[in-house]
Amino acid sequence: MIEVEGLRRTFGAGENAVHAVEDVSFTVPEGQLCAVVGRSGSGKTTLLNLIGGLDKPDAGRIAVNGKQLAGPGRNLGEKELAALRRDLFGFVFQSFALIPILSAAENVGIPLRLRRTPVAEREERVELLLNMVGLGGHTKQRPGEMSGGQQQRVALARALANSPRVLIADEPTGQLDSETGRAVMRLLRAVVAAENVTALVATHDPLMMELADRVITVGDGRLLADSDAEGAGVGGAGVGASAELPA
Ligand SMILES: Nc1ncnc2c1ncn2[C@@H]1O[C@H](COP(=O)(O)OP(=O)(O)OP(=O)(O)O)[C@@H](O)[C@H]1O
Repeated sequence: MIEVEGLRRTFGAGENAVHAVEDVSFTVPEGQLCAVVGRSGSGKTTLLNLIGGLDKPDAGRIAVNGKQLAGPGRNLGEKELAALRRDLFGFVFQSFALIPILSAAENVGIPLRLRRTPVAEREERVELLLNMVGLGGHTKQRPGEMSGGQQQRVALARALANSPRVLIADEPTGQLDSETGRAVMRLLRAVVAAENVTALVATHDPLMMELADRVITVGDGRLLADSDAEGAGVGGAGVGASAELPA
């Protein structure tokens, strides 16, 4: 589903050059929830941004769902990249990134509006997703009227609205207290299974590593360890995948 080969991204030049991602290669099969871990500044966000088409690599190849996003002789324009992002990915950020003046339902409906999904179909999908994340009774509330955990659930529902092939989540629980964070992670694990999406989740949280099918560790921009390569990752497969969705 996700193929990354010889990926490199350097910021700055000469003595000040920072090799944020350096010669990273791995493949993520369809439906896998892959946690990306590493110390602060190790390159997790840069790696996720490259794969999600939010940034362009200096070298290497990225293919998602058989579509080449970057590689030799493949320099997509911003418009093409935006179209691929819209079709292939759903994003969840640490900061939730919801639109404050819109209700929960309107926030979730944004990707569907952009796609000009017919109103009835859109409303049905929004209702299903908000129920799935346990917010069926909060559809009219605005982000400012919701807790951090609730806001991140709305953001998760929005990321899934377009039925993306890949969910990219960058420290999705970074701004939440540990108990709320844990609930959001369990929910993320459950919706990834329910929606059959492939997921890349940058995290510092041990619970997310436990819930993930696979853990990739990066350090100084390089891939340091891969639980699948060590033959240990499969042990985690499906852990929590059958977790109950909230009522
Ligand atoms: N736009 C940029 N310009 C210059 N340097 C950058 C830029 N973005 C990231 N870097 C540098 O690249 C390295 C990797 O950063 P990145 O944000 O990918 O790490 P991270 O693992 O996500 O960190 P954190 O866990 O703190 O979010 C860091 O040294 C960072 O300072």
